[in-house]
Amino acid sequence: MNDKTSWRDRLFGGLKRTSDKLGENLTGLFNKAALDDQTLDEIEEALILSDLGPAMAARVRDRLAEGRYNRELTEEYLREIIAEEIEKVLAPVAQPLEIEAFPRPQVILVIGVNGSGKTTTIAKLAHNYLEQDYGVMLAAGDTFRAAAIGQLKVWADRLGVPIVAGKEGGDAAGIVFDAVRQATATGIDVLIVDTAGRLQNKTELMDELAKVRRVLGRLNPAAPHDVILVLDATTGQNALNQIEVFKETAQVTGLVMTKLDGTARGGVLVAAAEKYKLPIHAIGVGEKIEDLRPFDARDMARAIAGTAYAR
Ligand SMILES: Nc1nc2c(ncn2[C@@H]2O[C@H](COP(=O)(O)OP(=O)(O)OP(=O)(O)O)[C@@H](O)[C@H]2O)c(=O)[nH]1
Repeated sequence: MNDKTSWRDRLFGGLKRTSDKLGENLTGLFNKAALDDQTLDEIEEALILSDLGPAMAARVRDRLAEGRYNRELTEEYLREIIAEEIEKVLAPVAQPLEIEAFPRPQVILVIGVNGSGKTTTIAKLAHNYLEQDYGVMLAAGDTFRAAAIGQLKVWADRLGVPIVAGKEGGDAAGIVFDAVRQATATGIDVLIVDTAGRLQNKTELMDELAKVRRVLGRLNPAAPHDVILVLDATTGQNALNQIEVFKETAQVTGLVMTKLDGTARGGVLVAAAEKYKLPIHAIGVGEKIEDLRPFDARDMARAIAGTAYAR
């Protein structure tokens, strides 16, 4: 089995709960002789219930109502239409996070609420960049909890990458400053910075991020190059609220969505893409280090819609 096939299998396997849920929500709406307004309404509702968002639900409804449809509505055909519409929305946002900053290092700030999978995602990103032969460094800028610092250190050890960390309650901006200086001096390509993700205290978070930005700007006016928000797909609509809050506060430049394997709510990825149009750099479909990847819009759309993959 080559790498592409096994990743695809993981993707389709991981999203099975999401596509099964979609099928459940659509039960009874297939194989109806007439595609009347009531059935269209019910299909639209089923798609909203599947977390795909109102805009996607309306798109699919419009496609079905176009009049081109005068056969019996089979499950296969409906899933195919859903997959096509999802692919259109995902294609422009499916963007891997490339390392292209010059001068190096590229500074990536990672934010996200506790439990979103932020630490694991940082480790997975680091692993991906190491695989591409980039020099990687981590910085423990989430000084709010000692456990977060400890966890990141364990990952740095396991991956064999340098880490700059301070003490609990330490100054995040100071740590980031040291990290950029060390990364620059040692020819590091990518510096991934764990930052606090406190939703409860927006002002404090904003002040801290503003300070980190000021300090970074002094060393390199282009930094931070990326601000990634990590979202837990299992939180469904809540993930959308987090984008709403963090988007401006933290000037988010892109998203990573985790835990798509453990949830029936994977449709939220589509709702997020359609509503916010932020690049989605990668998705998490498991706890293993290789379970975070950039995705292919077509494969992803077919995995969510539950159509067979074909190319
Ligand atoms: N199934 C699955 N689990 C994941 C994924 N990403 C992260 N996790 C798990 O989610 C849990 C929380 O991940 P962390 O990386 O510790 O999350 P965090 O946001 O840093 O959370 P705190 O350490 O509590 O702040 C861990 O058990 C991870 O293994 C994923 O894509 N799929």
